[in-house]
Amino acid sequence: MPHLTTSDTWQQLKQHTRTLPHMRTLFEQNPQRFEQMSLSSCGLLLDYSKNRVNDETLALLFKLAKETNLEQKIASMFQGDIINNTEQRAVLHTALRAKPNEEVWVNGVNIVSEVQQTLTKMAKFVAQVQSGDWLGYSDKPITDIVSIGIGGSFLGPKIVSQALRPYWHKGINCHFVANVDASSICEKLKGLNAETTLFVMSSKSFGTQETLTNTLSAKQWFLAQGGSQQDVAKHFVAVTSNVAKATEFGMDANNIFPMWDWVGGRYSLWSAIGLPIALLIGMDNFKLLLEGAQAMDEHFAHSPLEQNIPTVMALLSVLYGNFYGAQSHVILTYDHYLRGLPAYFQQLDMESNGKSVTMAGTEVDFNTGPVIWGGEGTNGQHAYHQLLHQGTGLIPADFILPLQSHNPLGEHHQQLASNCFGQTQALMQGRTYSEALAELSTADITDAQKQLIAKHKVMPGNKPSNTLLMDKLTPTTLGSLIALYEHRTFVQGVIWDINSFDQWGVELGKVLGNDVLDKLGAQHDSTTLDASSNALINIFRRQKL
Ligand SMILES: O=P(O)(O)OC[C@H]1O[C@](O)(CO)[C@@H](O)[C@@H]1O
Repeated sequence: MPHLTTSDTWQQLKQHTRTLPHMRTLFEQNPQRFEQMSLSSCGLLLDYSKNRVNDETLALLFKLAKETNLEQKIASMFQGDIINNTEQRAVLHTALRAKPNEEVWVNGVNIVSEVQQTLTKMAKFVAQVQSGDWLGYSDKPITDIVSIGIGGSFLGPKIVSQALRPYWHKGINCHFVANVDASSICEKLKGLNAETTLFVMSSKSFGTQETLTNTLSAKQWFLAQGGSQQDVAKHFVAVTSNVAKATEFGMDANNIFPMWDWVGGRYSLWSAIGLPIALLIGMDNFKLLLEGAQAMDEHFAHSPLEQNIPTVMALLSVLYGNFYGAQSHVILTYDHYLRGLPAYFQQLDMESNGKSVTMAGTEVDFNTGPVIWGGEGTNGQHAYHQLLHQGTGLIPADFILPLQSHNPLGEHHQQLASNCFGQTQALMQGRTYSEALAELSTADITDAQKQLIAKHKVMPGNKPSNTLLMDKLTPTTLGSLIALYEHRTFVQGVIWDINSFDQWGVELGKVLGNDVLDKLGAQHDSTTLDASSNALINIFRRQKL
């Protein structure tokens, strides 16, 4: 494949982006802009007309995608090729939501049947817990789930459970523990009753320090509260690909839900890592979540690139990061239940595309994954939207809004929607100096003050945004939405020819951290590291600033 930045298409895009008129002009030139730049599939509608694109821009972006063999790369992922080249693994989170009669072969095994067996095991367990048949050591049903895990073993279950709060089974609550900071688990265990608490320990490797430490502390709490060693099996289950280590840890073999090395942590909520979700919303709703993701898989795998929602969103992000120097991308969820989604997409995208070498190990000479951040609308309008409108950087934005609320109340939802749409309009059109001055024409201030304030009220506009609508936030539409972002992340990795599925960057900190831990516990001060690390360690050892 020709070097990306020296390709003709890349050079043409570079030239073209310098000539594009303001989005105001693009809208004035084409009254059909929304009809031509919106796509619907899987219960979602994408309006991408408020972007710095015209037909030529899009044609060049799709040409760039085709030159990276995107269609073949998509097929390759779905069929289980070893596309995670540094860990020699297939990437098959799509198999977790495949239809039961589908076949996907890995090392001579049809993994769809293994996935279905695990879903059956999950369904049985969820039914027992939700029906009250699963009893604790004092023969009481479970009322509280404590999910222990971190990274992809935490954020997926937490964010999806939060998003689907209207679907929770009555009488069961869930608490998520991730950080090794004892305040996390101590706060979550406060007020819980060991007799009716079930711990779900999720760790693909069963080797993550935070999760092991938290699980040990949970076990000590359980025993201190009156549980006994032989009762552990009634109150602790594990989700892991490392069954040997889990049983060695003391987990009952019957209480271990398997997962596989062809599922990356940040792509794993569809597996038994999603057990806390299923325990809360029930297996029927969990399967609707899977069906929503499966529908998006179908769309992604079979739609022409020009009508392919993940591909369009990915190419727009490539446009801003590689041709306009955008360093971040903001996700604005205009729905309280989706308030955690930006953090989830942050992990998904930044741990996948925060890379600086290509698949072959060659250092890149272009921007790769942006900083993903965001929050809940309308709150952000009173926090960081000022910078989005008048800051010096370009920050493309995704706005997400369900048409219907789970809590219809007076005019609330109309106001939420009007804020969402008003923000995208303001970002696109901005406000000119003459418009600002005209707005001040009747103000009781001097002309000089009017001119000064008008300068401060100018908003450049031409700030790009996507708007994603859904009828209502349901397990199905949420599944489609999350799968959409998974595939958007994948497409960007293909364009940049990077491995989106390993995460070597998180290893060094862990290794050095273990060495620091040893030094903190040593009989003498640390002297062998850099001056800063030695000083910090020794200050902590003395517990005195
Ligand atoms: O599920 P495990 O193996 O405990 O790993 C937890 C998380 O740590 C990482 O390996 C690194 O952050 C993630 O990819 C993963 O989701």
